[in-house]
Amino acid sequence: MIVSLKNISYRYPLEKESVIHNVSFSFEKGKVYGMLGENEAGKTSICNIIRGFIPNFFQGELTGEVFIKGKAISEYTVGELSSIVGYSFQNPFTQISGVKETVEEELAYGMENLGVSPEKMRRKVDELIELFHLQPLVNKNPYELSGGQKQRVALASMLSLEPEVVILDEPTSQLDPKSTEDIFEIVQILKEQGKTILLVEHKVDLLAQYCDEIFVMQKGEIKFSGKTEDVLTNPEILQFGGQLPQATLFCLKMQERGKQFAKLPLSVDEAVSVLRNGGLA
Ligand SMILES: Nc1ncnc2c1ncn2[C@@H]1O[C@H](COP(=O)(O)OP(=O)(O)OP(=O)(O)O)[C@@H](O)[C@H]1O
Repeated sequence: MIVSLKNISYRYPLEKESVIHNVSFSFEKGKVYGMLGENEAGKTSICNIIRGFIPNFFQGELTGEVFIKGKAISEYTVGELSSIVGYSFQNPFTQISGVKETVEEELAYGMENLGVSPEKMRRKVDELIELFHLQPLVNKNPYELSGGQKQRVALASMLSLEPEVVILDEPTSQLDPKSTEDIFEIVQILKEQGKTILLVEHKVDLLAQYCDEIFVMQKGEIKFSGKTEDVLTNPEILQFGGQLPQATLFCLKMQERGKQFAKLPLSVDEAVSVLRNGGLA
């Protein structure tokens, strides 16, 4: 397991109540995990625990154990951790370094800080420009970009350090449908590269399409976890802050009106094929 959390509970400094309660899960290398849950469920806190930001920056009270690649997270330096676990924020604005004047320089910034050789840096920057379609933007100031462009640059910068685990915390919450599609294209590429990905995202239809497994969190606890096709077709998740894909919801409504399904479908294509077969396939 590349990431393991065992019985994690956490209380922020100066707060009376814990916000994470006895959470345990593991990530298998190369799989894509989706995390769903209403606001304040504790999703970002969990991300911050996996990347060591809690307790390195937010102290408070953390109990339980976190292992990254089989080693206790406390045995890694901050630098070592940041090159294994990459994290992308909800708001790309906060992720732009603010000290570089062009997109190209921004892409090299993280590598510069880690002392990567100029040749390797050049190769990596070129690769990222190509992968993220950034050619038209290379000489622009990162602050002059649109939200979607900023998010692409922020993601590319994070990936310059070649993390094995990639955490995307609501990467599309401020993006229009086209930019959202661009980000998910990148998720697909990362998936093909064998990265282990945690995707915190409210767009459940996209989670259904890309994730191997899903967690549903509520009030600091994991209420459901398992294979995407099992969790996202389980109407019980609706009572715990989870959502169902549109096609699943549609078939659930039909089921409530008497149509029978052996198993609720996860996507529109699946729904069409099940309905063509009369519903019970
Ligand atoms: N720095 C902090 N200090 C104190 N409490 C915090 C801090 N950050 C988050 N919290 C609290 O921890 C709880 C979980 O917040 P968290 O941001 O992890 O949830 P979330 O599921 O990511 O929410 P959202 O979807 O709104 O981003 C909330 O009650 C929040 O108010």
